[in-house]
Amino acid sequence: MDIPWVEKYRPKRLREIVNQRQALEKVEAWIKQWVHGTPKKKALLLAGPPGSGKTTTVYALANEYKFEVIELNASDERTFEKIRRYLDAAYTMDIFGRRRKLIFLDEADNIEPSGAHEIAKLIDRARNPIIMAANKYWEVPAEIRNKAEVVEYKRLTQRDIMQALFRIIKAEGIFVPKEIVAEIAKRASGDLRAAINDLQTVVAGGIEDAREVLAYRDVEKTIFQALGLIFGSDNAKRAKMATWNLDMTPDELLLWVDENIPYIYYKPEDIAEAYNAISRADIYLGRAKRSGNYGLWKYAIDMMTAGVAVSGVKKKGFLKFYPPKTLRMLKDTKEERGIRDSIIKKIMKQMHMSKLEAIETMQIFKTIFENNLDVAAHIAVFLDLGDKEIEFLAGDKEKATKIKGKTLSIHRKLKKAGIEIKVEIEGEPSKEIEEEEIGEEPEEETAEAEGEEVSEEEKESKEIEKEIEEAEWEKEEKPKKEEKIDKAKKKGKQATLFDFLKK
Ligand SMILES: Nc1ncnc2c1ncn2[C@@H]1O[C@H](COP(=O)(O)OP(=O)(O)OP(=O)(O)O)[C@@H](O)[C@H]1O
Repeated sequence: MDIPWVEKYRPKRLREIVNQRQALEKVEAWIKQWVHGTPKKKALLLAGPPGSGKTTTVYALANEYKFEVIELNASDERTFEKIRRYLDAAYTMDIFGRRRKLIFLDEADNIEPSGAHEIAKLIDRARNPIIMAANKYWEVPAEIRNKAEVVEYKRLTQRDIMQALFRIIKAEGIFVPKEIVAEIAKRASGDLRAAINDLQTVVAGGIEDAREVLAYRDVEKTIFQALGLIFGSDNAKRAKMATWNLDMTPDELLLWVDENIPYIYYKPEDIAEAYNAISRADIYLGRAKRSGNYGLWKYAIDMMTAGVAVSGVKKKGFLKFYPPKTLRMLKDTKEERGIRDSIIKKIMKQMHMSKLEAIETMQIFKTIFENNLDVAAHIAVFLDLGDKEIEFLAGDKEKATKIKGKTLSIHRKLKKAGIEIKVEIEGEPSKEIEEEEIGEEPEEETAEAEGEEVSEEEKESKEIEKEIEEAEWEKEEKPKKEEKIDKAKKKGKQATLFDFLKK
């Protein structure tokens, strides 16, 4: 497979980085202080828009000044442990002539208030350079922002992007018309990574179709347009465009394609071939889910789009498409999309995620809702999910009822601790939790919910157990939880899902 050009052409030297002169001067001055001693500010915070060269700077800097980069992600909960280990190990390693370590902490705008304090302590202790990067500088906790020297990265201009694209075009020895390069640069809105990816796609698909390719990128597609691209011709390239700007995960698209195959082909052997393509897509999706290697999605998408498009002779003219049966249980697609969108919005709001991240996270939540009702209930409370939303994620009425039962007992505990979780999304007021509802016993915790007979004695002993459990919680967990929430409030942030599940 071709190496992605964003990696192949990532500048190795600082002077190859386009239009960030002021930032680079600051960065170099700071690293020179490390080479000769310890600077006043032991950490740097590179702040600026995506694809403007922050990560590239860290690696080019390390290359030129002979550091080994230890890259950590701020949203990884084991990060502090790792930083601590590397900080302690750094000098011992030097003795053996190894490269000195430079710690790179990406996504510093995702650090939790509790983690910020840990990182601030580590910066104080650091004997090695620490560089952090963030898109949203103002969301980096003040405690660590104040300990770092802030270096601002500019949004790259269309000109800068064109210059970088032409460098790649030259190195590849290919021809791409100037107006197409200009169009790609314009659409990238300052993100060189996006522009390089678009250039590679356009070149791979053939320059003659470039305009069409670029136009498709922009328009948000409906599933019906996407199916039209897959089933409407036997052109693999067109079929692959089906997923661009389609607000749907590959597993959902697979369901739609699967449902419609029998209506599109004439011959049984062609139907079989199309099913063969999506069964392979399904294998890749399964592997991606199990291994967490979402790079495999690409192959799944190729199989369910191009693979299906080239399978046999299809009907011509107007094609009517049908929604998958599994989704039809939610009455109609409009309602189902509304539910899905509201879950995505809640994830985006509560977990500070982009839409794409939220869609991926929702997929993970679906698996949790199908398999672990306890964790599902915590997530449901954290996201302030309504009944329909819980049902959508659980994919099954019975499971949804059990999860709802469990959420009642969590709400009760939270209410006792004086915690209220509301997620308000645009145009939709948060679901209020009724007083009486909180007072009710959770259905799922009794065997009645399972359809079994329960004796009075069993009921009583369950109630006693619950009271003991609650008394223990009041004594031990509640003060800890309250302290956490207080701290979070002080930092002006809400508790995170991670904190919430840890409870
Ligand atoms: N100023 C630049 N000069 C040259 N190449 C750049 C520049 N900015 C970005 N690139 C290219 O774009 C790609 C992405 O850049 P990089 O990873 O440095 O972005 P970033 O600022 O760290 O973005 P993010 O915040 O999304 O991580 C790199 O592979 C590099 O080739």
